[in-house]
Amino acid sequence: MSKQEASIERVILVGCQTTEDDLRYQYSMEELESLTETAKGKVAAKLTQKRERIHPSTYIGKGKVAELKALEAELEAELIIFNDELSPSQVRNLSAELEGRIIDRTQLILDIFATRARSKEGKLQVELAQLQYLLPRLGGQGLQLSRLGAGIGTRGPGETKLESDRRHIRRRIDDIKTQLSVIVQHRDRYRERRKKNKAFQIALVGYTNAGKSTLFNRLTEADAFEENQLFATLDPMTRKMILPSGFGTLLTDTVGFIQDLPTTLIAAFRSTLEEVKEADLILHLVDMSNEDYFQHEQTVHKLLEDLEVQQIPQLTVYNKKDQQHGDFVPTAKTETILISAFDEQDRMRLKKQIEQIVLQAMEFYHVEVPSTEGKLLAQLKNDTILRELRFHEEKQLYVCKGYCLTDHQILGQLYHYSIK
Ligand SMILES: Nc1nc2c(ncn2[C@@H]2O[C@H](COP(=O)(O)OP(=O)(O)OP(=O)(O)O)[C@@H](O)[C@H]2O)c(=O)[nH]1
Ligand SMILES: [Mg+2]
Repeated sequence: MSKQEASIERVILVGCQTTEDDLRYQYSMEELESLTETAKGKVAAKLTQKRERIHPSTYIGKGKVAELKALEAELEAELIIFNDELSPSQVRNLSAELEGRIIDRTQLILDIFATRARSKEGKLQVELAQLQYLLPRLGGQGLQLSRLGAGIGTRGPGETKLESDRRHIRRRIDDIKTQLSVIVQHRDRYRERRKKNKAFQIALVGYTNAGKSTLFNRLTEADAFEENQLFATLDPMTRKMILPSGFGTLLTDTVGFIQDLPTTLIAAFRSTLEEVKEADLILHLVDMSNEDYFQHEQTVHKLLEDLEVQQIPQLTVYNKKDQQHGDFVPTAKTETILISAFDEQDRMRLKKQIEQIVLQAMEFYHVEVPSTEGKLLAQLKNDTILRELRFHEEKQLYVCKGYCLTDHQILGQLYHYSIK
């Protein structure tokens, strides 16, 4: 990390409220503050203007720009972050008035993603999104490239610095797309293999900071990156989760959602979110202690709708119940459960509830298997929920009762030995 990156920038946040709902706008500004802190910036002041619509040339009105200018000088702020995506001309006009660097909400989120990406795919996806954001803003005097030095909003994933040359950017975009398509093909093959083996797949989704990775780690004893920061997880991670009966499922942790996620980023992360489409069950984690949790829930629903996964069974998991203030009434239309990811008993209850849902995707079997069928017996133990296993001395057979996923390949063999 360079010296400049390590130093903390003083930031002024600027919002333009175009709705009547003051509280909602306050939450939105608070979220921008959390995002800024996640990017290691220090918020020195927040400035909001209520307007009928965003000012087309300066985002906020002229008088407010003057106020911002004075505030900037007084607080010696180096960076000004706007709560909406700015047009190239807005950036140009504001830059003419203000001293500090100017970035918008989208650039801030892209910057956080850039510092968080771990896998090759994640890094490529973020770089692609950054370049696609930058491209239409280059040329003319759209972007003040001279000010593109270092700090929040300028960081790229991996070692390469964000390039400013248009032709070079176009080439790089093509290059990244090619590389990504190779990775996606690779993953498709892996996914098909997983499908053939008919594992029960569960995807963990939710708003950023809901506690997905915390729960994931504790349910799978893995260690995904968990932190009180927004977008701690960018790369999907899949691990085995054993249910109380001993039945093994696959659990996938995913990237967190957020309101007004830049469209370039949604597109870039689409392939990652495809994992959700393959799931047999979606666990939607909600931080119920967040005052704006309902809006978070709606944001996630909207994205799930876009992914067209409504037909997949869902369990809404209200998390952080240890921090609950006042009464809580679940609003989800799906099955729900209230937990704290830190509480072992809660996690056990959750696993039991998941197991009930898994059982709904299974069918009961009662078979007599010859003791010579060692491989099949082993499969029954590993791939199904085996409720009873008894050796019948006279018949020299194993009597087995249990539940098997309705689309599992061993069902065919089981019919062969089944007792009606
Ligand atoms: N009090 C409380 N805190 C929790 C609970 N579960 C998670 N947290 C905290 O919430 C913060 C966010 O947790 P993460 O697991 O990183 O959240 P995430 O949903 O994976 O976040 P992203 O990867 O950013 O989308 C961490 O500080 C956790 O310690 C809980 O049940 N109770
Ligand atoms: Mg996470």
